[in-house]
Amino acid sequence: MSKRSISSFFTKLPPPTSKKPRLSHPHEESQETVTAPPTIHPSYPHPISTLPPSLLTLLDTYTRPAPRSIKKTDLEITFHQPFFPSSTAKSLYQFLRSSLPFYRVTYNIKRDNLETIVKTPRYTTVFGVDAHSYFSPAANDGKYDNITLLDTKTHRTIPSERYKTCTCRPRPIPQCLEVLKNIVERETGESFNFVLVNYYADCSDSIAYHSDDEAFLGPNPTIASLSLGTTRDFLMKHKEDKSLTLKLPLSNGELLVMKRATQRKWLHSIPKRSSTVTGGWTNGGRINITFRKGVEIACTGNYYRYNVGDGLVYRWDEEKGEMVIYEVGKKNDEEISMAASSNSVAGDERQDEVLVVSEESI
Ligand SMILES: O=C(O)CCC(=O)C(=O)O
Ligand SMILES: [Fe+2]
Repeated sequence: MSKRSISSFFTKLPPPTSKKPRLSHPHEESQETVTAPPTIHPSYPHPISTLPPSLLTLLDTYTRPAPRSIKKTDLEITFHQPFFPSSTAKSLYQFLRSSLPFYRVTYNIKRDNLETIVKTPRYTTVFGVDAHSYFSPAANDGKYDNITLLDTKTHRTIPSERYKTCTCRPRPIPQCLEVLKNIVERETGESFNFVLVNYYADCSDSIAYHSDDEAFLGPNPTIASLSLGTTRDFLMKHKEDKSLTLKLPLSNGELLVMKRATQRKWLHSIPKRSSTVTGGWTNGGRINITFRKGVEIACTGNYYRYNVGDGLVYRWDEEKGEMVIYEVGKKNDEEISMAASSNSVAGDERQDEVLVVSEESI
């Protein structure tokens, strides 16, 4: 499938048709750019706004400094400081926080033969599909038709059972994230088909030590990670050699690219912090966007299960200054309220033979 250029995301107003005399030279560009219609797809809980052309231009035309290279045993990182200037990154943060649907996923696992509900301690959302399928492009009005998922080899509609393990239909990457993906691909020389977004509402939101080394990403996946908003510490440790550690504060507008053996050999995390940064334009919040390439079909089910799930949809409420419930999902309400009611309890808690734990404790 051919890639869209950044300029193709601009919608131009047709030239004025009135008979008034033109002030500009007839060969001059007289068309004005306007924000294109939102991206609409049956799998989205609401239309997703497109980036205003002024912001798109700022993102696309920035001349960035050469990235810093960090190399350690089994670790290779390219660190762009910054990837976007801070004022542009601030506008992007505010735009994405209010435009994207977010989820506070809970999922069930069996632990010591006990049914366990695990709470994800941050808001998440995901878009994209693995390399075996692709979305036929949206029309100029931002709308996708119903049959949008096609087989990469045959270009036919994919069989319905292919994504039966997904908690929702695979979602095409909306324009506002597709633009970022294109810029990151251009600057890193990599290609991606998934965009995962984390929103850490404050310093008590986190991601536990893990590595993104799932087989469905291939043997040595490159993962690019963009940070917007509050600076948070990114901690890394080698899986075997406990003496090897790394701490990188990730700030607004920075892009960290992890390569080669890094996922196979190292773990990474964003730990909770006790002191909550409040006030200022971030009010302690942070958005992280990771760009990944899923090569196997299993990737799609896994990413939708852990980043969308089947629970509540949240949206940013500008007046309240927090995420509010936008839509109740498929998950049964009792299960959700039980998971939510243990929010204030530190550590594990036994409730009627169901253990409710935060992700850090597994
Ligand atoms: O928020 C971050 O910087 C890291 C996120 C992460 O590791 C992940 O989503 O897998
Ligand atoms: Fe990760």
